[in-house]
Parts: sequence; structure tokens; C-alpha cells
Amino acid sequence: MTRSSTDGDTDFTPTELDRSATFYVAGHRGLVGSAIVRKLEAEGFTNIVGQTSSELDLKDRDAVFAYVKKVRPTYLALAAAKVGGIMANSTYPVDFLSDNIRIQVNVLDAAREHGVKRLIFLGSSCIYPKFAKQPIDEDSLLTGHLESTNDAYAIAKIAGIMHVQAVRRQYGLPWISAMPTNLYGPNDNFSPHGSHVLPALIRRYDEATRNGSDSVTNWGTGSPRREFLHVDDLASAVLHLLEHYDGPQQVNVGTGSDVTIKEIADIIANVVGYTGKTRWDSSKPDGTPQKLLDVHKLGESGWAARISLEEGLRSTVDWYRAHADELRQ
Ligand SMILES: NC(=O)C1=CN([C@@H]2O[C@H](COP(=O)(O)OP(=O)(O)OC[C@H]3O[C@@H](n4cnc5c(N)ncnc54)[C@H](OP(=O)(O)O)[C@@H]3O)[C@@H](O)[C@H]2O)C=CC1
Ligand SMILES: C[C@H]1O[C@H](OP(=O)(O)OP(=O)(O)OC[C@H]2O[C@@H](n3cnc4c(=O)[nH]c(N)nc43)[C@H](O)[C@@H]2O)[C@@H](O)[C@@H](O)C1=O
Repeated sequence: MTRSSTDGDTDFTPTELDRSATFYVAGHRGLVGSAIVRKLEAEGFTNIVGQTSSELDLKDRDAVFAYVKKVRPTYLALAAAKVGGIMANSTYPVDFLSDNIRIQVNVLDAAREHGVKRLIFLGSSCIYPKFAKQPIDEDSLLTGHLESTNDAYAIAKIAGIMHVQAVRRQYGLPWISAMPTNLYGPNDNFSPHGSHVLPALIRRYDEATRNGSDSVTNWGTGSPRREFLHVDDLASAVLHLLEHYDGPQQVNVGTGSDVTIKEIADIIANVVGYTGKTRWDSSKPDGTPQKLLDVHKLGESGWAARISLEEGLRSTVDWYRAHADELRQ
């Protein structure tokens, strides 16, 4: 950010979290939040709390303060946000800016007022400049122009990083931020227009296979490169960071390798069993040409991704097929 990456250092030493303390997962039904809940349950946490958006609208400041006061969480993972793929982001920039700023400010202010001990804020790799040097390291933040298809969302996420750093400086609370690369897995959004590329292609190729179609059309040119991380790996990294990392600078979370959209399309077609043609609609946006995170900082803290793309895709396709009827409604 505008200050050095060590400004906001605390004297806190990360340690194992208390498995019986209250852990609030904001966004516990989403792709990321549900994976964090699975991980915490598997690790023996006994007091995980969360609310759906219809039970608690995080844009409602008074309601957020009342909820945090009532449950008094010791730990908090902020995985609630307005999220979507390239088309949703570029069509509804006001919603992505306004909803996300409001959700973040309300949750972070309430957590600060009630002294949440450890908090992790989740941003996204789109915070980095469109033409950042690859792989993108954490120091690239605010060194160039953003990608126009998601600049409004990115600015909201950058404000979240700054909010966490400001709390560290002004209140000395050891809160942290993680920046995941493109994620996938169970409970993803599979809607044809709003989703990210990976669930969109799983659905498209699966439907083409079921319908016996011999051609599908994907968006853009297929040449952009993306890095894909299974969400169960992300959840493992979130707990790892809470137990092993403290510092003001955001930490990248990824696998360290990327593929072109054409390559991922071929892999998905193969996993799904689709044998027809694939066409590309270059009137649709490509977005940023490459987004590959430098994950040295996370690696130095002792964590690496474990789930291979092939393995993660197979289990996600299985999950999608088991839930396809309800997802299509
Ligand atoms: N998906 C991805 O590829 C990536 C995601 N991330 C980050 O991870 C985080 C989670 O994303 P992801 O899990 O994919 O998103 P999802 O859309 O799957 O889940 C978002 C969650 O936020 C909740 N939510 C949204 N708006 C509100 C609101 N107004 N009040 C209360 N809850 C709300 C939803 O609750 P409900 O279900 O009850 O409506 C939902 O559980 C985000 O911060 C995102 O930026 C970062 C990099 C990549
Ligand atoms: C996580 C990240 O996600 C978004 O950025 P993105 O990486 O560009 O997102 P995406 O997954 O939607 O697309 C990746 C690539 O894939 C191509 N593509 C082909 N066919 C389909 C298709 O059918 N759907 C979609 N969505 N993309 C397609 C598409 O044209 C593009 O070249 C932002 O929301 C951003 O804010 C953010 O944080």
C-alpha cells in the first residue's frame, strides 16, 4: 500500500486456535465459507456460527453490530461478498463496489468494536494491476492500472485490505488478509451468466453431453491464462494462516501454476466425456491476459496446495452431477 509492508506490525505471535472458542464464518453457505466450515469441523472446532443473507443482511449496519454483540466471536473469517464471473462484474460494477464496501465496513467495524481476536479478510487476485509482472507478488499491489472488467470489485477489495491494515495500526489487533486465486469446488455458483469460467464450462459441457449437442461456444478467445485452486485447499490455507502468520501485508493463496482457458476447456470436456466441437465467441471479454500468483510468502510459512487440478475437477464434476437438478431450478 502507500506505507511499507511492515507498517502495522504487532507483537502478536500466531499460535494454535482454541477449538472451543466461537468462530464466526461470514458467508458460511458460499463456495469459500462452506469449505472453511468443513475444515473447521474436521479440525475439531465446536462453536462455529454463521447466518444466511436472509437471516442477516450484512449491508444492514445495525443488524451486523447486534449480531456480533450477541455471539461475541473470538475468531472471524470474512467470506461473505457479492461475487461473480467476468460478465457479472462488468455488467453490475455498482453492485460489486457498493455491496462489498458496505459488507466489509460493517463486519470489520463490528468485529473491531467487539474485539475479535483473530480475523481473516478474503480478497481476490484481481486486486493486482492488469499487466503486473508474472507471477504476481504481494508488492505489486497499487503499482499499475486495474483490469476494467473488474476494477469496481477490485477497489472494494483493496479498501478491505487497507481497513485491516488500519485496524492493526490504530488498534493493534492482529488481523490478516489473504488473496486467493480463482477458486472452484462444491457449492460454487453454476449459473450460466453469473458464474466463473470453471463452473460455467462444467455445466455447459455436461449439458451438451446429456443433450447430444455436437458444438458448444465458450466466451472470449480462450487465450487468457488462469490459476485454479480447489476451495478445500483454500480453507486449509485460511486455517494455516490464522495459526502461523501475522503481518500487515496480504498473503497470496494459489497453486503456483496456470493454464490457458482453452486448456482448461479441453480438460473439462475430457473429464465430462464431451466429444463435440468447441467454438470461441471473441465478442465476449477475455479479461486480464494472465493471473498467476507468486506464492513464495505462503510457502515460506509452511503451506502448499495439495489437490491436483485433475483430481479437483473430477470431484467437482461429480458434485455438480449429484446436484444438477436443484442447481438448474
Ligand atoms: N470464487 C472465487 O473464485 C474467488 C472468491 N474469492 C473471495 O472469496 C470470498 C467468498 O467468495 P465465494 O464463496 O466464491 O462466493 P459465494 O457467492 O459462493 O458466497 C458468498 C457468500 O456471501 C454471502 N453474502 C453475500 N451478500 C451478503 C449479504 N448482503 N449479507 C449476508 N451474506 C451475504 C452469501 O450468503 P447467502 O448464501 O446466505 O446468500 C454467500 O454465502 C469473497 O470475498 C471472494 O472475493 C477470492 C478469489 C476467488
Ligand atoms: C476470481 C475472479 O473472477 C473474475 O475474473 P476472471 O478470472 O476474468 O473470471 P472468469 O472466471 O469469469 O473468466 C475467466 C476467463 O474465462 C473465459 N470464459 C470462457 N467461457 C466462459 C464462461 O462461460 N463463463 C465465464 N465466466 N468465463 C468464461 C472468460 O472470457 C475469461 O477470459 C472476476 O470476477 C474477478 O473479480 C475475480 O476475482
